[in-house]
Amino acid sequence: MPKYDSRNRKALSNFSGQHLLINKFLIKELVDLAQINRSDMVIDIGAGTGAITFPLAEKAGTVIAIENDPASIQKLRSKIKEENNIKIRQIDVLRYELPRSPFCVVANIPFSITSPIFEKFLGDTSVQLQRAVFIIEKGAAKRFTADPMTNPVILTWRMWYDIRLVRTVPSSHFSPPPSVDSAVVTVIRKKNPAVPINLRRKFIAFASHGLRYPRLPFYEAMNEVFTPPQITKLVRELRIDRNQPICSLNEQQWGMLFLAMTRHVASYRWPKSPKKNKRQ
Ligand SMILES: C[S@@+](CC[C@H](N)C(=O)[O-])C[C@H]1O[C@@H](n2cnc3c(N)ncnc32)[C@H](O)[C@@H]1O
Repeated sequence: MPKYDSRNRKALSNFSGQHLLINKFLIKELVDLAQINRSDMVIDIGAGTGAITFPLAEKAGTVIAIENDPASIQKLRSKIKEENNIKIRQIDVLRYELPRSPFCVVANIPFSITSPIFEKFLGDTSVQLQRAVFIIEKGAAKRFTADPMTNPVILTWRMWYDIRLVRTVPSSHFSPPPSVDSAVVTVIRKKNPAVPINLRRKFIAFASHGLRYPRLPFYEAMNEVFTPPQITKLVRELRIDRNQPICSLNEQQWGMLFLAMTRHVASYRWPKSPKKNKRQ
């Protein structure tokens, strides 16, 4: 996952990443995939001059268009008629305070801050994101949907959201064309996540410990948390091989493992939360 330095946020945010969408069929596809209707509040992250904002506004209850480039904001405002359901916010999306009520996202985001955007929208228990359709760099889309999953941050997003790579998008759909391939990714909040959302912080500590060496055999990766008899029982319940790499577990198995820890392991043995990594 690309590292993001919060101290350089201003510098990164000033990198415009303005690859505007010019394919109307793709824009319609994004709005259709998100299944937007009049009861939805939808955020367009990096609205640019409104390529997605306006088609969204035809379907949604409210559209919040977030953009930090003053010139784009000016163009966006000039296109808006008096009566409308579009709220424009001129702000760095990473500083924007998200709505307290449920909302969706449809956006062609600035690629340079993809991971910080995902962490902001998918990585916070208080955030009410229900579903989203993103255009992101194809490499990031592959990392976020990878199997086996070796990254505890991405695994934690996936515990509460289904992330799917729908398809790749050719550069010719943008102006100017980006130098990297892009992809459409859908994100849907899970109705029945394996772990309750209030345990998210404890889960990420557990996943970070478990995936410290992602290729470690299961029994070795977990031997500081569970006793040997508990590991034998877990291997049976999870229907896994004790020698299989810990990174090969799916989200359901991670959930079962984590809940087994909360029920059967004294809390002093639970992995501690990693110190906040300012460079995440
Ligand atoms: C890939 S363009 C997409 C523009 C438009 N949505 C489209 O599809 O044509 C990304 C947009 O995000 C804006 N942007 C870049 N960094 C931003 C940030 N930190 N906060 C808000 N907007 C940002 C850029 O100015 C640019 O307009």
